[in-house]
Amino acid sequence: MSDDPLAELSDVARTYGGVAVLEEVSLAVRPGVTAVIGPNGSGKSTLLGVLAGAVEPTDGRARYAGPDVDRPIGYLPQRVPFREEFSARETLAFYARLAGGDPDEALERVGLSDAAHRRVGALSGGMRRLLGIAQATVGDPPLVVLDEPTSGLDPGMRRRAFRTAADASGADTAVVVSSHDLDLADEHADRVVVLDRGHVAAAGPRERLCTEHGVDDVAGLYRAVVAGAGVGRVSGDADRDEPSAVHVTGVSDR
Ligand SMILES: Nc1ncnc2c1ncn2[C@@H]1O[C@H](COP(=O)(O)OP(=O)(O)OP(=O)(O)O)[C@@H](O)[C@H]1O
Repeated sequence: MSDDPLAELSDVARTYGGVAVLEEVSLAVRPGVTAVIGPNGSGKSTLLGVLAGAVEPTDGRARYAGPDVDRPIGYLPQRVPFREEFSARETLAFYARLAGGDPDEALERVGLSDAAHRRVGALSGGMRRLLGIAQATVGDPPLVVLDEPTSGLDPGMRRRAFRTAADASGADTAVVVSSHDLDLADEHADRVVVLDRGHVAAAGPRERLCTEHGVDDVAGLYRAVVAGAGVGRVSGDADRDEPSAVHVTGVSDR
């Protein structure tokens, strides 16, 4: 596996309406699977959008550093504006015309061959998410950016979606995936980025980070580095809620 970065963020900042959502984010994305984790509102989608070129940083710079190909980056945003009346195959054929690659192979990769002729509007939420992964990976772009490919899925489907996402990485290709599934990140990620309130709280190879923080797994790492996440329920204080992991850093004008 090459260790050359496929993308780099240098001192990236992003604000919305003057509110900082990302601050001083510097990262190198290397081949393999990178999981981006963090509480709701910590900036994961914004970070992935910057990496994919869909969100313009207000400061700093994002640079694709991989091979010179027609479609360097595949991107699964949180909501994909698929056309409901297209079949799954027609949808992928459309993307394959833009990005190269074979729609049937892409359907097979995510296990949707049997649903090739179903309308997108008739797919389940899980199948739609798998179609989204197929859309992002068709043509084998060197860098694949997947924003919560497992959100809204049942446990079996989550596992399948994460594994399919991870399988898109290779010796010279990178998959960056944001997720709240810490156990799946633990199983599949070579590297982990923990975001907390728009800052990188930890980043690097998963095993090294766990060793450095004296924890067994990614969930332990999350508790160790995210402010407030490590404070557990006080014994005997059964009515006390776990501390909130939601940080509202700005009022959305979406
Ligand atoms: N287009 C936008 N306009 C205004 N505010 C935005 C916009 N996009 C994101 N934000 C704000 O930026 C903050 C970070 O959002 P982001 O979606 O990047 O976080 P996240 O970690 O992906 O959250 P979640 O886990 O809930 O998906 C939030 O407070 C959000 O309201």
